[in-house]
Parts: sequence; structure tokens; C-alpha cells
Amino acid sequence: MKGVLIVNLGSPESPTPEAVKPYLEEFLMDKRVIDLPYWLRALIVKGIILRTRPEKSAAAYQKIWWDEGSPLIVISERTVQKIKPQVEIPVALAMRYGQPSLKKGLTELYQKGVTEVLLLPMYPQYAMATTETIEVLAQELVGKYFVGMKLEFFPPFYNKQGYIDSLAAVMQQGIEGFDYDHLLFSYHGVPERHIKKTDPTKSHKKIIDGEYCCQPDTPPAEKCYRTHCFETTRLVAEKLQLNPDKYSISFQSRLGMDKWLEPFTSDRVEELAKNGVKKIAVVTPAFVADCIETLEEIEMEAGKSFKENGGEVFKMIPCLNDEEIWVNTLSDWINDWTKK
Ligand SMILES: C=CC1=C(C)c2cc3[nH]c(cc4nc(cc5[nH]c(cc1n2)c(C)c5CCC(=O)O)C(CCC(=O)O)=C4C)c(C)c3C=C
Ligand SMILES: [Fe+2]
Repeated sequence: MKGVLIVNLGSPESPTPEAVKPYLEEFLMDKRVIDLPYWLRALIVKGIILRTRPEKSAAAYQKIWWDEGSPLIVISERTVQKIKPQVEIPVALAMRYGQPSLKKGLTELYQKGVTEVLLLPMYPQYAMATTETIEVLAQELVGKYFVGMKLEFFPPFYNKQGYIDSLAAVMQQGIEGFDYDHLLFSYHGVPERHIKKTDPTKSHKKIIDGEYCCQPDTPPAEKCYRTHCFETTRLVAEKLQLNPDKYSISFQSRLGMDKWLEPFTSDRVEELAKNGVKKIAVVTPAFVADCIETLEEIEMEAGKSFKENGGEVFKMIPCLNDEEIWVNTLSDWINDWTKK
């Protein structure tokens, strides 16, 4: 029997430093997130980051936490609950870090008699720190605990019609009646090195601000996070007929000293405000569910910076969350795979 495992990143159990610390440790000790030799990663994560960050992150989580729990988890659960009646096969939810774990999700499907699993990571754009780490761990778990189970990976959906249509619909709703001066597409950042590592052709070009590094639909672009972000933006801008002078791309949530994708959202928001932009709308298409990165870093922190630098209205466009159009899209994808 077929079944689907929907996977997202995960959150701490609660917004306290005690709960945030093991979550961050599991996350940042992943060699596909901080891709350094073990000893150096351990030195940086355990010796430096985990000494101060749990306290800071817990304070940020407290600002966005809901009565039912972490927004990311609650929204993911709601989405899965809405998908279930629309499909004919078992659907389970798992998180790469924290609970419900990937092993738990696979066990749930296994106990229902599922022998063929479609792994559906909730990341539109492929990245080593997100999609790849989920695929590798799922493969390992199947080999170890679920022998005979067949795994199939849903490809990154950054350019897939259903995703673009859902994003466009949510954006349209978000900017309805709002005469913005600028619309910022803020994607999660990654170190430039990650993009070079995932290039199957190992021929990645130098990255130049504002220009495509890879030609879409060519082998180097297959797993190029940056090209996927550019393509999502292009397709949704085309669909919404956005004025090219009124939108731009930036990358948020940089961690550490490496060279990360630029421009940084924090710099861009400040620069736009200083350059006279009074009304800004921000959309975060790398996240399908609202989370600390959208609710705290963008809506609260970037919003504050925008106003401190002369901006007046900061409009955060929500993620796809459990919107009907997105739930229908996911259900259609699952139903198409079921019939294959
Ligand atoms: C959307 C895709 C994501 C990419 C790419 C990504 C890369 C990446 N992230 C970190 C470090 C952190 N990310 C954190 C939170 C977080 N990241 C994503 C998504 C991507 N990360 C999500 C959905 C979330 C939210 C989780 C939630 O509970 O709401 C955090 C934890 C929060 C904090 O302490 O700031 C860290 C740390 C790295 C290093 C990285 C690429 C190398
Ligand atoms: Fe992240």
C-alpha cells in the first residue's frame, strides 16, 4: 500500500532555554546544516553557539508561541488534518528535528501497512540544509528499521503550477487594497558554499548580485537553491503582473561568519526605508508555514527596523499555511501520485 510522509523542519518542545538547547543541538550538529568537520562543528556549536543562543532564541520563540504550541507544528498538523479527507492513502507528519520525528512518522505509516512512501518535504526550493538532510535521514531509517519499504522523493516544487498559483493567490489577498511602494521577496539564506556542493555538475558559476547564477532547467540548476528562489519569484511576478521596478529579492536568517547569499533582508529593509520607501509588503516564499523566521524575524524585527529608518507601513504577507488552495494543491499532488 502507498502512503505519504509530509516533513517540515521542526521546533523546540517549548519556548524555554532548556527545550531550545537540545533542539538547536540536534539541528546545528547536522553536517548538512553546518558542513564542517565534526570536531570543528562541535567546537563552534557546543562551545560557542549553545552557550548563548538558547536563551536568545527562547525569548524570540516566546513572542510567537501559540496556546496550542509552536506555530510551525500547529499549522503543519492542521494542514495534514485537512488533507486526509481529500486523499485515499495514509498521510503522516514528521519533523526533521524534534517531534514527531521522522522515525515516528515512518512507523505510523508502517503500522498501517504502507510499503511505498512518498516523502514530501515542505520546502519549495531545494537545499542541502533542508531537502537533502530529510532525504538522507529517511533513506537511512528505512534501511535500518523498515526493510523492504520503498521510498520516493517528491521533487522541489519551486516552479510547480499548484505552488505558484497558491502563492500568487495568498499574495494577492495579502496586498489587496494595499498600494505598496515596494514588495520584498525574502527567502531563507544559505551559505554560498552549500549551493556549490549540491551542484551535480560541480561547475557552479560565480554569484553576482541580482543575476541568475544558473540557467533554469539546466543540470547545474537542478539543486541550486538560489536559482530556485529566482524562478519562484519570476513565475509569481509574471502571474501577478508585478511591476519589475517595485519588487526585489533578499535572503534572511544568516548564521555565522561564512559568506551567505546576499543581499540580506535586514540590510535591504533598512536601505529601502532610508531611500524613501514608505509602504512595504514582504512575502517569504521559502516557508510554507509561518514560524519564528517569519513571525519574529520578519514581522516583528524587520518591521521595527523599517519604521525606525523612516518607513511607515510594513505589511507581512502570511505563508500558505492551511489555506484551502494550498491544501487542495497538496491533495492533488498526492492523488496524482496515488494513481501512478
Ligand atoms: C526555508 C528553508 C530553510 C533553510 C534553507 C534553512 C537553512 C538554515 N537554517 C539555519 C539555522 C536556523 N534556522 C532556524 C529556524 C528555521 N529555519 C527554517 C527553514 C530553513 N532553514 C525554519 C522553517 C525555521 C523555523 C523553526 C521554527 O520552530 O519556527 C533556527 C532556529 C531559530 C533560531 O534560533 O533562530 C536556526 C538556528 C542554518 C544554519 C541554515 C543553513 C545552513
Ligand atoms: Fe533556518
